[in-house]
Amino acid sequence: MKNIAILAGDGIGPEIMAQGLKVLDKAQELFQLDFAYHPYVIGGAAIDEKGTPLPEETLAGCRTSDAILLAAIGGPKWDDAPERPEQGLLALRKALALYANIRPITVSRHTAHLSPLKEAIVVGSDFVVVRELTGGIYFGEPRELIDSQAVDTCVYRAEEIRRIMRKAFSIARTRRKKVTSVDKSNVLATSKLWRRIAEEVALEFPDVTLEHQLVDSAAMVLITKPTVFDVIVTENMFGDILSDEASVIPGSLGLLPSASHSEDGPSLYEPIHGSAPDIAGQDIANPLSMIYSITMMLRQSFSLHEAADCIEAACDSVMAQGIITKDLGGTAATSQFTEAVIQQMTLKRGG
Ligand SMILES: NC(=O)C1=CN([C@@H]2O[C@H](COP(=O)(O)OP(=O)(O)OC[C@H]3O[C@@H](n4cnc5c(N)ncnc54)[C@H](O)[C@@H]3O)[C@@H](O)[C@H]2O)C=CC1
Ligand SMILES: CC(C)CC(=O)C(=O)O
Ligand SMILES: [Mg+2]
Repeated sequence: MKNIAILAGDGIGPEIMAQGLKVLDKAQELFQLDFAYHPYVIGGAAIDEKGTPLPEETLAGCRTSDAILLAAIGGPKWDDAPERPEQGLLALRKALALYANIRPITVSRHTAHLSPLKEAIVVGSDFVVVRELTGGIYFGEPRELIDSQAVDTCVYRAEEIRRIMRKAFSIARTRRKKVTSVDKSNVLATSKLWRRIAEEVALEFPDVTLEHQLVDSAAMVLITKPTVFDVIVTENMFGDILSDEASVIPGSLGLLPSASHSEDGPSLYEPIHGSAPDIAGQDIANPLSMIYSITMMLRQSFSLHEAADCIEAACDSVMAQGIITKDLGGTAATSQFTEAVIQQMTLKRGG
């Protein structure tokens, strides 16, 4: 039996987690899997229940799990709380050394029309953002706001850059063998180091092409010529921003999953988006970001490719039938969409 820590979080988090687990339940039945779910509080829900966004039991449960599923945290309710929900997520990533955040973005011929960008621009887009997740300005000290002055600190050590570069190059090796390293080396010292280490690591991967791009122009190319990218590797904050921007390519933040890996511990799988308080409680969120996070877990933590293929094929079929959620211009409720996916899974498995 494999143990999965379940962190539903806040806002639409519990809604999409519930739908994702229905799909995983179906996969368990169809493929005779043996996953046990262990729910824990995190973020705002944990502040309400335990007074802290990352309670000890949550961290301990995650440490001893085989994989972690997280939906989303945060919301306006905790805007003035002494500890913010976001700190719980950052602390979890740091505590588990989840330094490598993998955010795939793909657009097939069948779904290109859902993008707000021109179909000809997005069709065939297939790249991965490899985001450094435990360093940079989200973690540097000092970080303080005192009266009318504030400071944030961006720190990167060479070793932190080297390991994420190696991860990006290793992924590129399994794909089209091209790495685009995104930085701001015309201004930032951390980016100068970033570029130097990228060059050093490139020597270890002579079969992979490295190119550098400044983050401002990368932001433009991302939505004008997205098909030029294969693997984008970048630091924490640039990766955060660029990957949300990249959601415009397939058409919605609600489509994008991610995986976060450490060197040896359990991996964490979560949508790239937040808790979407503007649509929470209405059964209209797109559950695909969670469902695809689950298929990433099946593949990357458990090598259960057949089950993941079945789920993904079911999602494709449902969308091909025009069953889509509101964020993509459709009318399907979150729960209706999930039911349609589950039906398709049964059909595809011959049940
Ligand atoms: N990993 C996490 O848990 C993250 C948490 N946050 C937190 O989430 C809260 C809300 O942040 P926002 O800036 O509003 O970003 P957000 O990512 O929650 O939402 C941005 C927009 O995308 C839409 N959206 C997001 N997920 C969707 C889905 N599955 N289906 C349909 N539409 C979806 C939302 O309705 C909203 O219009 C904040 O407290 C923020 O700190 C933000 C980003 C990541
Ligand atoms: C707490 C934030 C850094 C979460 C976020 O925006 C993200 O990881 O994409
Ligand atoms: Mg983000």
